[in-house]
Amino acid sequence: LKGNVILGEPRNLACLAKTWKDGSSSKVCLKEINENEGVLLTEKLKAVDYEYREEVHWTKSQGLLGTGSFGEVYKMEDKQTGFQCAAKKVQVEHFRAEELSTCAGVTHAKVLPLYGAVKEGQWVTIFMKLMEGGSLGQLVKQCGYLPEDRALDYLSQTLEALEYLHTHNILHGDVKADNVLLSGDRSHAVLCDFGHAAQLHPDGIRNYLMTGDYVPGTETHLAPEIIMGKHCDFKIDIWSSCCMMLHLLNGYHPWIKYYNHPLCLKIAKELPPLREIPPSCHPSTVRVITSGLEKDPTKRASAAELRKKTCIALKQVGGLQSSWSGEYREPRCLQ
Ligand SMILES: N#Cc1cccc(-c2csc(Nc3cc(F)ccc3O)n2)c1
Repeated sequence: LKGNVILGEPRNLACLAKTWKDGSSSKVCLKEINENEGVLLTEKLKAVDYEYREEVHWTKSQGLLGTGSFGEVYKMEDKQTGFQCAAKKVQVEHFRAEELSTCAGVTHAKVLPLYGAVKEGQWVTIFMKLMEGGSLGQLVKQCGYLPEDRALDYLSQTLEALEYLHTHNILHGDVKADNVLLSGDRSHAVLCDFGHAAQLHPDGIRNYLMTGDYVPGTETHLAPEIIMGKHCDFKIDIWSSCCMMLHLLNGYHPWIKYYNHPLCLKIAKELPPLREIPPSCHPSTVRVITSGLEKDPTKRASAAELRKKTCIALKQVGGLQSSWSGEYREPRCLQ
């Protein structure tokens, strides 16, 4: 069975990925079961005779790194080059071409580099840079909650990524600590997982969200306008980034300490969860979260505006001071 895995360009991957979604809806014939096609974007991952198969040309090493949207993430090694990176395996029926078409051509210090993607039968494997520090979500679980300066620094780096993506008309759609990955020394953060992403056109996202192709992000981080079915745009990522900020500062997601499921009714009806901002926070940190949790998206800060406010707040709290002894802090109790 001949494969069709090539070393190529991001645009090759973007257009091939679009055929993976609809192609799969047809019945699974013999050809499909063993089909192997894809585009690798780096020489460090080497296809052999146009094939790149698990256990044959690459293998999962060690255990699970984490779980992304629609799939588990493993550390993998290319058998020929010995190069190691991260790989997310997604069943083709859960695969969204936007995961690749939105970020394939993106190169930015705060956005995780994509190394390629390959379809093998009913599985799509997406390869990306290995981040030794794991996810910010794992760090919060480990530490309980983060000191204010660290939380502000990670928010600022996330907003840098959003500023770039929004400028390129890309909406991430699931900004949360689990989708922010850290370098080995935890000083650098990058945004990953474009499984909920969308390429926005000037007429806004309304039709996109309403076409049913949209898969909502994490419920506790959903902006009110999504729930109300109102016009949506990049501002939904800003709301989510400040929900993430509350998660970093408290050690738990917003809303869940005060309400039962279904949360979305409360998020649409209630005031923004500003009471969940820890009382110990500096006034300028309060200003950052308040301007990101504006219910009216037209009044809500943009990524660029919020990043400026975040940098000011970080200076006001004295910059990055807290060390990485990583001592555990019990998640904050209710005020
Ligand atoms: N390296 C790494 C690492 C460690 C822990 C979690 C994650 C993680 C969380 S979401 C996530 N998404 C993702 C990972 C891929 F390898 C490829 C595409 C992806 O969308 N990865 C990555």
